[in-house]
Amino acid sequence: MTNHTNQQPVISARGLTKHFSRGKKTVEAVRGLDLEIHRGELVAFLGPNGAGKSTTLRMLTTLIPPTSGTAEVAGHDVVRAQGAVRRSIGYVGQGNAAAYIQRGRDELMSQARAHGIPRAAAKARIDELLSAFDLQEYADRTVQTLSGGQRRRLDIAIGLLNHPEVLFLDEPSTGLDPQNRANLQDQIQRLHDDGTTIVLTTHYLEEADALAGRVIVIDHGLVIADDTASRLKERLGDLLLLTFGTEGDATAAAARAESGLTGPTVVERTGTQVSIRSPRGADTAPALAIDLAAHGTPAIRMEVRTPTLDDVFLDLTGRSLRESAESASNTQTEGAAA
Ligand SMILES: Nc1ncnc2c1ncn2[C@@H]1O[C@H](COP(=O)(O)OP(=O)(O)OP(=O)(O)O)[C@@H](O)[C@H]1O
Repeated sequence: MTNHTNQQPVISARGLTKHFSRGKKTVEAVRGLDLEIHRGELVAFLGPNGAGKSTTLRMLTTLIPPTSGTAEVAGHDVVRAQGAVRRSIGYVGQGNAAAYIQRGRDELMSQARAHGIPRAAAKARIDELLSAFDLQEYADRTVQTLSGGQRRRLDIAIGLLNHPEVLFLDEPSTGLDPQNRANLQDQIQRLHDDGTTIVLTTHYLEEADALAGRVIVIDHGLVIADDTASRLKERLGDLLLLTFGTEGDATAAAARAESGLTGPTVVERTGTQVSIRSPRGADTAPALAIDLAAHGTPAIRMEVRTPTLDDVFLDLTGRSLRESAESASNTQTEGAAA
């Protein structure tokens, strides 16, 4: 990660908290979040539905006030200097920003004028953004005739009209097919390469993994991990699954692995299977296999699994991120249907 010790963060938050009242109940959506994000970073808030990602983004973009705690974006307090924050940022929410019956180009012009950009400068900026997002040939069609991916690119173009210092994207690729998602991720990557600070929320593990230099995992309104995706996975270690001919062999091999492997290694045996979680486990697997065979307990099968971000989440919370996301969205659907 870049060394930011001499730089002021472009986003900082201390004890950021948001409670909502729902009937007699209080929902603690965000519970005391501390955060520092530096210029040029691409950060993904990753977590299941209802974790508090959107609420955090909505506080940082001045859309809702925190219950307690403070946050500054681009040097301005999100409560005391809302106007200054809004002028410094672009925000693309979960819904589409563009009116359906407008032509894309007209929608961009209306929004540019709303930012106070003079007409000639707005026209130049719009041409630049249409070209950057491959939207020239669709710009004169009404928004309702655009595909989901084209509409999402238009939303991001709208978010960039005012040359924001920080771009916030709330689930930019939700609802897009894999091809459009990949295309949008390319565009986001290009913006990042050009130096824009980007904060996005996602519950797609692959998106956070592929795109973000830094992943902030949020669960139940709390930050539970904050690092590069590769370091989060590295720290967890690789998983080796070994199968032996007999339980006796498995027991002996488990003991040998436990004493022989270096680093924070977790060895478990179930029947004839031994699972080993170990840093750089994939690298040590061949030597381990040779060693076990040489000591009369050869493995008859060995599988090496390098960790995913879901494994990291599972390790931290005891739940799978995919299952949490599915069960939370089922609960929300049931709630909505009730
Ligand atoms: N306006 C509101 N009134 C009451 N509760 C709310 C409100 N907005 C959010 N919540 C609740 O706060 C919690 C956090 O919601 P939030 O939308 O921030 O989660 P999220 O991580 O962004 O989820 P998703 O991935 O589904 O967008 C949830 O329990 C949600 O139901």
